[in-house]
Amino acid sequence: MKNPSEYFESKSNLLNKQPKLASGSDSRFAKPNGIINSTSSLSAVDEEMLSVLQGLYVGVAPKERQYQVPLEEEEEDLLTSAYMPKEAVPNPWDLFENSQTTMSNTKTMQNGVARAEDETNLVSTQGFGCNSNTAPVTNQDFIPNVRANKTYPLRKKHIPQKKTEEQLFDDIEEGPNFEQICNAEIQIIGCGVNELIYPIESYEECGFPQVMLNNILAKKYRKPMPIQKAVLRLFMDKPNDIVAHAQTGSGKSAAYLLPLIHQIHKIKSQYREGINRDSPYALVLLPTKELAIQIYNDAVAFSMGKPIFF
Ligand SMILES: Nc1ncnc2c1ncn2[C@@H]1O[C@H](COP(=O)(O)OP(=O)(O)OP(=O)(O)O)[C@@H](O)[C@H]1O
Repeated sequence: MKNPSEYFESKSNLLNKQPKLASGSDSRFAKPNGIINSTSSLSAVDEEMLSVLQGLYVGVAPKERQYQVPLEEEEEDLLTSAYMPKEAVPNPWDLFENSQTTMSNTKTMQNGVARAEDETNLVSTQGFGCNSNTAPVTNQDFIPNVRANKTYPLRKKHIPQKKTEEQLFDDIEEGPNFEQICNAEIQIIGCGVNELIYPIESYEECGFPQVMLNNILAKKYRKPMPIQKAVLRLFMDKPNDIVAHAQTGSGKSAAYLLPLIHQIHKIKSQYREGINRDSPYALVLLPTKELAIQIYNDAVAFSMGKPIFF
């Protein structure tokens, strides 16, 4: 097996060697530039490389291979029912039949054609029920997922339903062991912290803007819990790398959300629109969707009234 980086390097060479694939009188060959249409046209490319490219570039799999290897019935059911209603699953080949390519940076729909964004997204396609000529789209939304010679429908994106302000601050009560947990011992080690760093005792000490303090109050957080006392204190001087652990339900979420929101708030206040408009400022990884929704709601609540968008 070759090093995958070799395939990356040879990608441009490979595509340069295939100019005929994008032209020709046969409409089947009027495919996007840079999209490899069939295995037989790829005599210079070994199967192994093709299989890697299939993973990397949408549209590499030839028609026959996409459709002569049907999904297991069970698998198909699972995929379609889990991610998309069956009737909504488009025929990817139909999309390619009508597809065009552009190397420009445009992201808009033009005459029903979603244009590719950059070199890594070479395909532009028609279809998927898109009839707006003006709606901005990303190419990813329109590309069928080709993997291991099988065509999968795109996974449906989960967009959490927005709660109202009332719902976000509703039903929050201190747990029965709140006072007990509040008196738990805190241990801070590492990063040259031999001298004891005094943990904070109130949110006001953290230098949060008033609007953020109001949100904390609205969440009925009277005083920081131990993990928050330690982590918020460590964040006050500089953004430290921190590993923190505490039992479940001990307030870890606010311990990392509050400093994150504070930092983003500072950046956005300074640079107005922000510095990386199309990219996230922070990434929170969580083990379950339910927890992600909960943290999302907490983040929205803590940042209410500030120029931070989730
Ligand atoms: N300072 C505080 N005062 C009162 N309630 C708080 C405080 N901090 C957190 N809580 C509440 O305590 C509960 C548990 O907090 P949280 O979910 O942040 O804990 P966690 O340690 O992240 O839990 P898990 O490990 O399950 O993710 C939540 O309902 C939260 O709103």
